[in-house]
Amino acid sequence: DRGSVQNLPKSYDVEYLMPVSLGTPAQQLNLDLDTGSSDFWVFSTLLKESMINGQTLYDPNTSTTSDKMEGYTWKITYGDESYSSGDVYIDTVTIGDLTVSTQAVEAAKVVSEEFTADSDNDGLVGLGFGIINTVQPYKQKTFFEKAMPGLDSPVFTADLKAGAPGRYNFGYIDDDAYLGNITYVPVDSSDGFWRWVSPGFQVGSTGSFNSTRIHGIADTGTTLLLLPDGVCEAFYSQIASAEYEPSQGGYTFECDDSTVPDFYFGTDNGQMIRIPGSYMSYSKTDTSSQRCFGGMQSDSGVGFTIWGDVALKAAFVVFDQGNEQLGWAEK
Ligand SMILES: O=C(Cc1ccccc1)Nn1cnc2ccccc21
Repeated sequence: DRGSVQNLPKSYDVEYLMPVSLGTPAQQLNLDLDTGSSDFWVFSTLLKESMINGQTLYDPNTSTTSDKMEGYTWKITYGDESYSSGDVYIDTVTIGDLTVSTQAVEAAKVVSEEFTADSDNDGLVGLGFGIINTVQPYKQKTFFEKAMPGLDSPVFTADLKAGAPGRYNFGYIDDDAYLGNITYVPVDSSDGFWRWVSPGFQVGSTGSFNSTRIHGIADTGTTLLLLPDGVCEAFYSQIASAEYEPSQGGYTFECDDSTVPDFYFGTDNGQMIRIPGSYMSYSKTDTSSQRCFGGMQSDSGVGFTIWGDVALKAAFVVFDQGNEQLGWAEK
């Protein structure tokens, strides 16, 4: 079996949403595929009106295939302090023609203001590893873990693009979606993330390669690229107008600064992925100014590096759960 679904970036590529069908008859919601968490949760009719702001709601009561998991609950808090919680139903879920008939669908009763404010986002499909699923009394499998046994290959791939529709594929690798070879690196899933080690980085096409092991996670649910302080300093030192602005919460530079270099990160045996300098102008710091918030920021608040969308959209990425490895290719 296999599946394929288009993903659409929101403005500034802050997140990528994909259509998902839940229940019978099908209820279509736009969800955020998130490899940095492992709960499948949706805005639902269980929510208080004050927490809803245009989102499409999953209504378990109108689905003829939903079953409430009595006594089961969930509550999740993300690294940025946003949170949600609720009850659990079993129902059929289809993503890109791939159907899981008994998916644990976590129906939200409470969501934090960040989620309420994001009117396009109807919930998350967590595709980290199931050991960090928050459902009590017994944790539940991710959509991919439920689908995996029936797939042609135990992989899903992420092809995120800058300001354009991309694609998530399940169960196969589309050889027309990337250039050259895919380089695989081992994954340590013990803390539930797609954690891997990069051998180093390079600033600019003429810069030297800095051999330094960077431990981090591949996270489609994080917008930016969060790297160690030393790496950020090496990068921003090459941009004439760059400065660290505590009032803005990070590095900023003049949006039209022509000295923004490309950034390369190593994967394995000499392969590097090139992130174009243009991906590093994340967003205007405020309407009047001509300064942009950098797409690369420090990971010092997190404790490990996060290869978020700014990095992932420069590559074709294979999340190989069957072999616990990540594949990286240029595109
Ligand atoms: O939370 C984070 C990034 C983060 C920020 C600060 C410290 C540690 C980690 N990403 N993320 C991954 N999935 C998410 C889902 C919702 C909100 C943020 C999400």
